[in-house]
Amino acid sequence: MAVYTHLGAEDLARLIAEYDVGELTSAKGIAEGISNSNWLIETSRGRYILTMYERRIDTAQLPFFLGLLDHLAANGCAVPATIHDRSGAGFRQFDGKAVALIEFLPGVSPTEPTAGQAEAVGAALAKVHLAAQDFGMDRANDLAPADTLAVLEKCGEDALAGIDPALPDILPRARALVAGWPTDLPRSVIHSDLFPDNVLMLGSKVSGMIDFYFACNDAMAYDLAVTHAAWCFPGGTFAPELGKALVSGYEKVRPLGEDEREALPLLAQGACQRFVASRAEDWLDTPADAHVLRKDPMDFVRRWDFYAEKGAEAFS
Ligand SMILES: Nc1ncnc2c1ncn2[C@@H]1O[C@H](COP(=O)(O)OP(=O)(O)O)[C@@H](O)[C@H]1O
Ligand SMILES: N[C@@H](CCOP(=O)(O)O)C(=O)O
Repeated sequence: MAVYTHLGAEDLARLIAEYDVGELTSAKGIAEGISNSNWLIETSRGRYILTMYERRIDTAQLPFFLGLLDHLAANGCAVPATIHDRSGAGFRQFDGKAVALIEFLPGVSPTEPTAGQAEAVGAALAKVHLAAQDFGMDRANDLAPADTLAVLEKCGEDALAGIDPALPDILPRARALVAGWPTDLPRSVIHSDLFPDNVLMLGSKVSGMIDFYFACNDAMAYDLAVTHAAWCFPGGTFAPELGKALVSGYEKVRPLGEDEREALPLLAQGACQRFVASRAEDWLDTPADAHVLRKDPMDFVRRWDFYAEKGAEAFS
């Protein structure tokens, strides 16, 4: 479920009237998503997504996230632009919470991606990296390996073992990864969470990339590694054709440097560490009977094992 706050018809009409988007004709809560409440809004002029920021997101960072959407949309990337209110603001406060209205983009998120779709996602990601290079704002990555190691250490060995007896074994690997993490790869603003459920597609065309709320300045090749780990294991098994297509699509728009290509196996292990850590933390924070999906950290322990074992072969 992802409508944490009830907004009545009058509340919604009052809120939408703050924007120059026509009359509200319908509003439906969107079930997908975890972090925020989202509504599909229809007005006499078109469709929009209304987001109320519920948790995880520091509103001080909204100008970065929403400004990034505007910058990327203006530079031809398939991302929704922010709809500004009548005073020009990208977000407003409503009932004590921040809300934003963004453009609705058509498309569906693939559940069993094809190689054609993986190639298109690679190309769309590279386009974001190039377009973001002259975005004027910065945000540090607060889920880099040193941060996610701290998250895992805070969970503690006993609690990790309670999720899965093998989970504490990753702690020494995480420490080694932090010690050897590359810091000199080419950077831009990266999405850093481009899972299939954050991509809208029409056939093999990327019609929208959404959920930029982990976007930050970091290595572009790390973002490609995150996307590789997120897209190329349908049913949990590595699909080499998806991996090849993803990297080839990326390189059609932005060829990787030799240093980036060599770093990919390590970067992919860092990506796995990031999702193991956030999933373990969420798992421990979420009661088993809560109506919120708990994602299994072990899915990314297994991918981590795969990248550690295969090395460069995972990207050949
Ligand atoms: N701009 C958009 N256009 C169309 N659908 C969207 C858009 N933004 C979000 N959605 C829909 O809302 C759902 C939840 O959005 P998301 O940003 O992933 O939420 P959360 O941050 O809570 O995970 C998505 O799965 C998608 O169906
Ligand atoms: N995609 C990540 C977690 C972030 O969740 P999101 O719903 O905000 O994309 C994962 O799968 O662990």
